[in-house]
Amino acid sequence: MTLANRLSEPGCGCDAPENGGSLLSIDAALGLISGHANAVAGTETLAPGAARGRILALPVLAETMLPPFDNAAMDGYALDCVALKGDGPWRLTITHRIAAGQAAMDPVGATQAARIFTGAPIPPGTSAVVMQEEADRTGDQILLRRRPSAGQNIRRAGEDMIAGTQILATGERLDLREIAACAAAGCARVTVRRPLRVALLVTGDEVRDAGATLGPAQIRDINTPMLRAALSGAGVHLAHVERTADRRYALQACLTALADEVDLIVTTGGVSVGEEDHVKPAVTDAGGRIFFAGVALKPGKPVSFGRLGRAFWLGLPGNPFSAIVTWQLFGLALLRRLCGQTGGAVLRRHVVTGAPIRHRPGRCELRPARLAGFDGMGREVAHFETATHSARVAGLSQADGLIFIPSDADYLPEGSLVEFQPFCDR
Ligand SMILES: Nc1nc2c(c(=O)[nH]1)N[C@H]1C(S)=C(S)[C@@H](COP(=O)(O)OP(=O)(O)OC[C@H]3O[C@@H](n4cnc5c(N)ncnc54)[C@H](O)[C@@H]3O)O[C@H]1N2
Ligand code: MOO
Repeated sequence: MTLANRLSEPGCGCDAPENGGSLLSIDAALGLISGHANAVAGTETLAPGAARGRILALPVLAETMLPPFDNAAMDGYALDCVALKGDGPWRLTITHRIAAGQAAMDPVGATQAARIFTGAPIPPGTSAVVMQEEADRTGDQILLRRRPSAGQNIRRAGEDMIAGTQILATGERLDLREIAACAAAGCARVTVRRPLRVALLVTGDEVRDAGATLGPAQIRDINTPMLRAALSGAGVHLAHVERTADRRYALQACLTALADEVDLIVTTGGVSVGEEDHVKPAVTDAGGRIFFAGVALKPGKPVSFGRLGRAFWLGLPGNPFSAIVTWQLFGLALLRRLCGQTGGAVLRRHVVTGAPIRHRPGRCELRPARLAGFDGMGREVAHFETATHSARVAGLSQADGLIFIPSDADYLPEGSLVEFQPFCDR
């Protein structure tokens, strides 16, 4: 396989029809998510400072110019450099004093200078600001040895923002840089999407809470706290969390009740093919439609997506690492779509492998990887375990993200280019 060719292709290699049998490729599954899911209706207005993590439902326009007037970028002296005759040095008399917040209306004369401070308006009759370190002051006079250039140390009105121009677009997520831009634009309120209402259903007769005494054949519930964390924070209201038994009719009743309550139902477990896997039958029994059931990836093959009433449904596998991988790949993309965030998926980039990889062709494998600096050609190098284990989570905190081992690859030498998706919160 030629990795140079792989770079020019959009996906990770699992698009090849001969790979994965009847299973969908990762990118085809992402395509179905973006094809079906759109931003939920409903907005609210908030002060920008209270809207961190929220998604803009309307663009933000600059209400005024920024800066609103020409002002000094340094503490120093404002003067007219054009009026300086000959080669200097020049002696000027200080006739004004302007601090930030003070308006200066009197013009400054040709042989005069204004003492000025950073942020203060540039007085009429001046064309440059000389830093105080570059002027020798004696009493009310300054001596200049070097000719200043026109406009030096002046921040011009409107150089950052012009009134009426768009500063932020619909679909942008508000974080500190966007909130700073809103404040600079004079925007007192922003219109953002309402929080997404989400339900989390964790299936499994065997799972128990942390702290509970484990009976025979029982295990700790990893998926509830993990996905509670993934589904908390700005823009998402985790309206319902329930651990349900592996019973088809109980699940169906629960799904039916939630279908009109929330925008998104996330389930874990019970989504594979055994007769104890009741989630897909329960979704269809409840009148839901399944858009895909199974993707050619490892781990996370049984991941499924559909719609039930007005809610979307994302079925994650029960194995905790499979749930993490499928949440990172499909959950985040779905959440972004439903929240109206621009860009449906987390960006992938290319890295090089820090060791050879052996792989069984068939499914695209996602392996936790740690970024370990750059090679001699400036490419990021990823290190990883020798195999993927769908139930292991202990070492995950050491990983920065997931590398994509293409579905058709059987061997990749050290230094091969592969796709990498960083772990993301949202
Ligand atoms: N005959 C086949 N069997 C399986 C296939 C297959 O294609 N054919 N696929 C395998 C793959 S791949 C996966 S992944 C699993 C996923 O199955 P489910 O989504 O139905 O998950 P469960 O069977 O309910 O659980 C799998 C595993 O994870 C443990 N688990 C479940 N919930 C939790 C939790 N909240 N916290 C911690 N661990 C949890 C559970 O005990 C099982 O060990 O199916 C394969 N089988
Ligand atoms: O897809 Mo499963 O997650 O391979 O174990």
